[in-house]
Order: sequence, then C-alpha cells, then structure tokens
Amino acid sequence: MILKKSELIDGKNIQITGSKSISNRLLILGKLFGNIDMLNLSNSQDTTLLKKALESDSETIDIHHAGTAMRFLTSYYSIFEGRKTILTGSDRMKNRPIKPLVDALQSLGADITYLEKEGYPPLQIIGKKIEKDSVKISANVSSQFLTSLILIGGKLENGLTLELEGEITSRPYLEMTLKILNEIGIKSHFAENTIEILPHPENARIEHYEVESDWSSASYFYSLAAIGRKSINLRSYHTLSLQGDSVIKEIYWKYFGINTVSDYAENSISLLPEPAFEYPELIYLDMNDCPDIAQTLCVTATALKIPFVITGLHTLKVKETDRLVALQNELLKIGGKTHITVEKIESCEFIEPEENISIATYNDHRMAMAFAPFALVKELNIENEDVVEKSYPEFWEDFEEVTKSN
Ligand SMILES: O=C(O)C1=C[C@@H](OP(=O)(O)O)[C@@H](O)[C@H](O)C1
Ligand SMILES: C=C(OP(=O)(O)O)C(=O)O
Repeated sequence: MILKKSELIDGKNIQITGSKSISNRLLILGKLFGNIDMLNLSNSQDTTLLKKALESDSETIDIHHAGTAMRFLTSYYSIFEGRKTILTGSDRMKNRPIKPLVDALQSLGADITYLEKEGYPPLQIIGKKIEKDSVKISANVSSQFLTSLILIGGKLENGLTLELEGEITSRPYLEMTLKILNEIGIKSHFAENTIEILPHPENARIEHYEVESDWSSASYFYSLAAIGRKSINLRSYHTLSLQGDSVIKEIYWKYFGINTVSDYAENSISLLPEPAFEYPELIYLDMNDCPDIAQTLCVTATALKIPFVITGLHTLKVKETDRLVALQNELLKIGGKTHITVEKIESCEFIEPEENISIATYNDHRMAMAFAPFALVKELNIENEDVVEKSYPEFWEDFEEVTKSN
C-alpha cells in the first residue's frame, strides 16, 4: 500500500477498541469463573481467535500468530478435565518458545506432549486435574507464561504459588493480570520472586466489565502527533490504566513534547504538541516494561533525527518476527543506520532516506503501523499492509481519517 507524502489534520477524533491484553485475560477468566459481559472488547484478530477457540469443541485449535492466545490456552486446556486438544499455530508460532511454560505445567502434573519440535508448538494436551500447588518458572523469556499460570491459579484446589527464576520481563503485564484477578475477587500476593494466587472464593465474579482502549494501538497516534505537530483526540482512555504501554504518555511528553490532556467526562485524551519544544540530544530508554511500543519510538526518533539508545529489548527476538533485525533493516530505508545487540538498538547515523521506500513487514502488525507515520516525512510503500488486523483491523481507515496527502 502506497502512503503518499501526507500531513496531519488537526483535531481529529479516533475511537480505538479495547486492550487486546485485557480482553484476552477476561475471555479466559470468563470461561473459568463465570461469564463476563464485556463492553469495548478488542476487535483484534488475536482476540477473535481466542474467543472462537474457547467456544470450539474441535480437537485441533489453530491460533495462527496469536502469542497470548497460544500461551494462555496451554494452561487452560491442561486443566480442562477429559478434553484432548491439539494446540497449534502459524509457522512463526511453531518457532516461538513455550518450553518454560510447558516445563512448569508438566512439573505440576499436566499431560502435554510436543508434536513436532521439542520446546515449541504444536502441543497435544490431555486435560486433567492438577493436584500440586507450587512451581518454579523462568521469568525472563515471556511474562505470558506466568500470566497463563496465574489465570488458572484460582481454579486449583489450593491455589498456586509461582517461584520466579531470573529477571522478570514485561512486568506490567503481570501486574495487569493480578489486578484483573483482584477485580473478580481472586486474591494474590506478589513479593520479590514469588507470586501466590489464592483459590477462587465461591461465587466471587464480575458480571460486567468495560475494557479500556488499547494503549499499544494509541502509540501510533502519538508518533503521528510528534512528527506532524498537530493534535489528535483518542477514546476510550482513562488516566489510571492497567496497561504498561500507557507509559507512552510520559515518554512522548519527555522526548517529543506531546502533552496528554484527559477529558474525564468523555473518557477521551487529547495529544497536544507543545509549540517550540526543544528535542533532546539523545533518547536513552530501557523498554523492558513496554516492549510493544519500541518500534513506534524508533520510527518517531528516526523521522525526527533524534539519536536513541533503547535497551531491555531481549524479548523482541521472539515476537511476531525478530523485531530487532526487522527494525534495523527497515529503519535503514528511512534514513536510520543502527547497531543492534540481543537486547538493544541504538542509532549510529542519520542518512538520506531511500528514493523509493518499501517497508517489509515480516508478518508483524507493529512493523506496518510503526512505519506508517513516516508518510508525514516522505512517501513510502507498506508491504502486506493487512498484517495490521492482528491487533488493529481498522488501522488504515483511522490513519486515513487523520491524514491528508499533499
Ligand atoms: O501478556 C500480554 O498480554 C502480553 C505480554 C507481552 O509479551 P512478553 O511478556 O512475551 O514480552 C507483550 O509483548 C504482548 O504483546 C502481550
Ligand atoms: C507481541 C505481541 O503479541 P503476541 O505475543 O500476543 O503474539 C504484540 O501484539 O506485539
């Protein structure tokens, strides 16, 4: 899809649907502890796939590229007594690790077999009653493994205690899980390297839940506002968010002068660029807590030619693609020479963008959405633009709504 050189239109309103992470947690919890009537559920493909899986009686469940669905369903089917499930996904999913989660579940007594490569999907899972109540699990590969166990913890007779090994990655996602549990009445304790989930008290549940909109999706509008220096209004956002990616407010204020002003009555926020903002000489950030917005930030900084050093990114290698390599390849096309390590990306030099820019997207929705705002600088092609549907199916309509080509 060619994005012509564009400018931002001032003051447009965009409604983004519910957080994919919150929606996916609620879908699993609803199945385990009683149906939850959800407002503003995410319309992402990942959430739709999870919802369909939970409604399906088929033996084979294919969750395509949906990482959280893959991980959350592994524990869910492990305790689904009497159900045999073949849980599989896309080729990429078959190369995204799941061993720490499967090891933990097996040591709790679950019956899980690898059907192809050891340590990776597809899995055969025979659901059974889990009697044990404590397990060790490595916490530095993906927080989704821990969330998966936490979600079923309250369903086990004696609850579940997790002993986390190694550094904890993507921590706000764990805190989100525990806060949602608390909202439905399941108590937990998280101190140092131990997470304890108490058994679910009988009858505790929530019937209705209004999901706040997705902050990772909002990040692309922060990037547009930062590059285009015009305002955008987004709904439905609250000042207090369960999502770690809401830190985008602070990051884009500090480094790009984008002020986030909330309208409480409307549940909306306005992104207002500070006039005459002085850009920093260097952006130095650890994004271990918010890995999904790293691509957004790297593109904004490159578009504005602000040098950056971003650390804490070791999980990017095992997401929809190796995001560090993908970023390095594609940033070069828009004029950003970078150096990458296993957990870091830093800019080295800004050069002229290519004459005919064509951004490869590597089956990764966030590559497409993160690079789109560069159209405010120069025309570019986004290859396989449909990838956005994984998290934000109407992204291109919304992008068109706030921009006009010139
Ligand atoms: O729990 C979640 O909803 C998520 C956790 C994060 O994954 P990792 O913990 O693997 O970094 C994040 O990248 C993903 O998009 C959603
Ligand atoms: C990493 C992501 O998703 P998942 O791991 O759930 O596939 C994402 O949405 O950026």
